Amino acid sequence: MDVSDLIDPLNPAQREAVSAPLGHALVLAGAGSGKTRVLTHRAAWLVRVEGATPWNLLAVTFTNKAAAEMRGRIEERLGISRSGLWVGTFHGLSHRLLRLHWQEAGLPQGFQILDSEDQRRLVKRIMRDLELDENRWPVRQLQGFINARKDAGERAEDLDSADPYTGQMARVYAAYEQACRSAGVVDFAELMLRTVEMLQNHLELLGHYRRRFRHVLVDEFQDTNGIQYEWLKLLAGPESDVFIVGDDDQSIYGWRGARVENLERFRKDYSNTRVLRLEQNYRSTRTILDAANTLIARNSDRLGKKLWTEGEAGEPIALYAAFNEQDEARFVVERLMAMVDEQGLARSDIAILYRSNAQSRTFEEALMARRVPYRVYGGLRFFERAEIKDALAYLRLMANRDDSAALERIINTPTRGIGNRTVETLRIAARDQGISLWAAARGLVTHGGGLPARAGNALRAFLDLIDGLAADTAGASLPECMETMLTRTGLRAHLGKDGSERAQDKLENLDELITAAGNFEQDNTAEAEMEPLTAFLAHAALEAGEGQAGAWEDCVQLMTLHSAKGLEFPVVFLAGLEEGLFPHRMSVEEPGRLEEERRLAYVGITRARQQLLISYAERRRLHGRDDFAIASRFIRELPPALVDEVRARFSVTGPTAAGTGPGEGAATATEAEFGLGERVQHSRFGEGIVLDCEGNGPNARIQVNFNSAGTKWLVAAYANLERI
Ligand SMILES: Nc1ncnc2c1ncn2[C@@H]1O[C@H](COP(=O)(O)OP(=O)(O)OP(=O)(O)O)[C@@H](O)[C@H]1O
Ligand SMILES: [Mg+2]
Repeated sequence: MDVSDLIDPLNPAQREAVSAPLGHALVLAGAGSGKTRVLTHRAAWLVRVEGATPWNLLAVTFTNKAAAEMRGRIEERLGISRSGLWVGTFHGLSHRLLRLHWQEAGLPQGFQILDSEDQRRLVKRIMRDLELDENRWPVRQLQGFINARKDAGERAEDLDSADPYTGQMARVYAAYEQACRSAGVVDFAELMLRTVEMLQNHLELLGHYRRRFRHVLVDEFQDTNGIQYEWLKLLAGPESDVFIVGDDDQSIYGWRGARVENLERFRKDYSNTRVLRLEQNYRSTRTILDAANTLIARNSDRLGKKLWTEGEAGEPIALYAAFNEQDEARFVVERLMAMVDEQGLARSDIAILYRSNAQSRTFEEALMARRVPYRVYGGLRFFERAEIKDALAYLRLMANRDDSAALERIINTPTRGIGNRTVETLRIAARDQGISLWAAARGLVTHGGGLPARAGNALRAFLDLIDGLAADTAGASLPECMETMLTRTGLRAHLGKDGSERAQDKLENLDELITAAGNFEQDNTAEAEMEPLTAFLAHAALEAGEGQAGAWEDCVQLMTLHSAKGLEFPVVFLAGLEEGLFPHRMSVEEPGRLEEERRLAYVGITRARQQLLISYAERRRLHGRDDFAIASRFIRELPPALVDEVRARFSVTGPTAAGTGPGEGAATATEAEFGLGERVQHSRFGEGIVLDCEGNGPNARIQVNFNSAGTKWLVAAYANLERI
C-alpha cells in the first residue's frame, strides 16, 4: 500500500508519531511543530494502514474553524468528502449525540440551544421570580456559577445547601434547570453534561459507541476541562486507542476550568501511553520563534520543551506605540492595505488578534471606512446581532412553542400591544403551573383569567400568528420559510420604517440570513435526521460565525487570542498590548493567572508565520471609559534586538480644489502632517497640542487641547493649524 503521501511530508519524529503501533499516545510539543498535522495524518493512517474504517474515528478539537480544517484535511487524505465523519468540537459532537438520542437524554425532539445572552435573560427572570436583589447577586456571577458547576459535572442537588451562600446559588441553579427543562432548551455547558449523563445512564448506548469509536484523537488536549475529560473517558472505552496532542505552554482556558494537569492524569489513566515529542517548528521565522521562546521562558512549572527552526531570521517584529485606539486601528488598517497592494498578500493571510471582544469594534469601523472586507470570528457574530436574533427567535418558536426564551424576546417585537404587564401575568401563570410561557398564554386566552380584553386579543393574535406561520411553512424550503416569516411577522416592515443607515444595515443582515439559509448544507449524516429548520438553528447557535455574511470572500480575519488557538497566518497584528488590558487587570495580582496571560501572548505570537506587528495605545476608550495605559510587560519581555519601533505620524489631507471625491483629487490635495502630541497654533483658539485624529481626506477631524480654550474637535481641512 502506498502511504508515501502520509509519510513523506513529515520529519522523523512526526513519522514515528503517525506510524506508532496501536495503543495510546501523547504528542507533547510546542507551537507550530506539526501536532495538528500529525493528528490528521494519524487519522488517515489508521484507516489506510491499520484497517480502521472512517466510522471508527472520533476526532475532537476546540474551535469550529479548527474542526472544519481538520475535517477537510482528513477527508482529503482519505479521498472522501462530506462523509459524516465524527470530527468536531466537544460541543458540536455532543449536540450530535443528543439529537440522535434525544429520548435517552430526556429532551424534546426539537430542543433548542440557548446561547449565553439568552441564558443571561433566563437567569435574570428566575432571579426576579425568586425575588433576589441583583445588586447582591449579580446576574453574570450566577450565570458563571451555573456554567462552572456544569463544567465540573455537578447538578444543583449535588451542591452543599447547608452553606447559605452556596445554598442560595443552588436554589437559582435548580430553578434554572427547571425552566430549561420546561422550555426544552439546553445551554452550551448542558450539551456536555447531558451527554455524559446520558451515556452513564444508558449502558447499551455507551457500549455501542465504545465499540464504534476504536480510535479517539484529541487536538489541543491541554485545554480540556473536567467534564470534557469525563466525556472522553466515557467514549474511549477499554478497547479504544486514544491519541492526544497538546502543549502545556498553550493552556489558556484555566479560567474556565481547563486543567493542564489532565495531561498528567491522562498518563496515569491510560497506562502504556507512548509519549512523543516534536521539536522542529515549521511555522514561524526565527525572529518570531525566538521572541516566543524568550517570553514563555519566564513561566515556571513548564513541562519543558525545546523548539527550533531551520527557517530564516525574517523581518524584525514591528512595534507601534499608538496615541489612542483610533490611531492604532488606522495604523493596522493602513499597514495591511499596503501589504495587500504591495506584497500581493491575500486579505485572508492577515489576522488582527486582540485580548477582548470589545476591541474589535474600532478595527471594524476602520476597515469599513476603507471598504476592506473583513470577518470577525467569535465575539459579536453575525448570528448574535439583535435583528438576526429576533428573526431566529421567531423561527425557534415556530419549531418549539415551549421555547420561552424565544417567546419572551419577540412577543412584542415589533410592538403589537402586548405590554410588560401582560408578559408579567404570563410569567406568573407559567411559574405557578410549572408550564412554558406559550402554554400559559394559550391557557389565558382560552379560559380568560385576569387579562383585559385588549391585551387578550393582542395575545391571541400573536399565538395565531405563530401557529399559522408554522402550519403554512411546513414543507417549505428554509429561505421560503424565512421570507414568509419576515413578512408576516412585520419584522422587515418594522425595520424598513426607520430610514436610518443602521436600519438599512439591519435589513441587509436579514437578507443575508436568507442567503445563509439558502447556502446552508446540512451535514449528511444519515443517522442524525434533523428538520432543516432545527438543523439550521443549531448551526446558528453553535458555529462561531461560520455562516457569517460573505464567509467565502477574501477577507481580513479578526478574532480574540482565544479563538486564534491552533490557527496560523502569514501576517499577524497583535493589538492592544497594554498593562491592564493584556495582561488583563484581573490577572496581574495572581501569579498563576499572569502566567496564563503570558501563555496567551505566546499563543498570539506563535500564530504568525512571516510577520508580526505589535501595537498598543497610550490612551484607550473602552467600555465607555478613557484610560491611560503603559505598554504591556509582555513587550518588555521580548528581546529588544528583535523589535523595531515604528514612528508615529498621521496625515491629514486638505479639501481638493474641485471638491472631487477622495482619491481623484489626490494630486491637488494639500497635505499636512501632524504628529500626535505636536504643538500647533490656531488663529482663534491659540496654542494647543494635537490629541487625536479621525477619518481621512476632506472629512478628517483633529482633536486639539488648547491651552486656554480647552479640548476641541476641528475639521482639519478648515482649521488652518500651524505647526509651532
Ligand atoms: N514536516 C513538515 N514539513 C513542512 N511543513 C510542516 C511540517 N510539519 C508541519 N508543517 C507545517 O507547519 C505548520 C504548523 O503545523 P501545525 O499547525 O500542525 O502545528 P501545531 O503543532 O499543531 O501548532 P499549534 O500548537 O499552534 O496548534 C503548518 O503550516 C504545517 O503544515
Ligand atoms: Mg495545532
